[in-house]
Amino acid sequence: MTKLSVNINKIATLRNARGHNRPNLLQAARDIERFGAQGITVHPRPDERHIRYQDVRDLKAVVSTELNVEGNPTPDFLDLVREVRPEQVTLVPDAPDAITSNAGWNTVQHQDYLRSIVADLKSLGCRVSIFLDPVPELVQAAATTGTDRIELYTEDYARHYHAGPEAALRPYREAAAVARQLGLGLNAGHDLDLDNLAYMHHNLPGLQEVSIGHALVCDALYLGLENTVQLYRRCLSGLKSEK
Ligand SMILES: CC(=O)[C@@H](O)[C@H](O)COP(=O)(O)O
Ligand SMILES: NCC(=O)COP(=O)(O)O
Repeated sequence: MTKLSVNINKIATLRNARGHNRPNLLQAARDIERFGAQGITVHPRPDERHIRYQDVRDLKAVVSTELNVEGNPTPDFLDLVREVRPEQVTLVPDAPDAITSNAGWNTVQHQDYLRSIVADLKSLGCRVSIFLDPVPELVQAAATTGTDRIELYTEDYARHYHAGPEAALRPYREAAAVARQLGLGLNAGHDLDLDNLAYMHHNLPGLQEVSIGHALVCDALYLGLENTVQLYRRCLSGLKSEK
């Protein structure tokens, strides 16, 4: 089964636009779980432009599925996850001023650094995932860090999906096969949506979790949050998804 973890960054963006508590992020997380999500993902950034560090602390107390916290393991980020101990930490090498995640780890170059971070996080009881491009050498180097899973960075898949899904997914299938041989778990995310998700799910064996935020929150403006979460779940179930 491929689990749906909903990234609620953009709900926090909307809240922060007015400085009050509407929409209520914690209530949204509870509702998203009630509507069928199997996890909640957040990616606190150093400028706290959407998810604030305090949100992560508060979410830990209300999320009843799995909390996945993404980010670059800076000292502040590591202090936060040491305190909160989410079920999963996804390491993403974003620059502080990145508009959104725009690259995966070079696991070959940063192998030793990642190995020590992974060991630290695993000692807290967190599952660890490393965000990377679908390149076999990067998957092999990730495996040497001791990480539990990798998260394949799916922006390229999403960008090329409409020109030809099979070609767009090919590098991901190859990377997933290497991950499988090495005993690594498999997550995927970035720019997944109602058009491209079902094809990925049906054609990428072993996919354990997708984290989806931007498109899902945009869809919810038109379709409603409950309906939208269920449509995304349907893409992961084998049933055909009609909007
Ligand atoms: C890791 C990743 O792929 C990102 O998509 C991310 O978590 C989203 O971040 P923003 O919501 O800041 O664009
Ligand atoms: N890890 C990817 C994620 O959490 C959400 O990415 P996006 O759907 O907002 O592009």
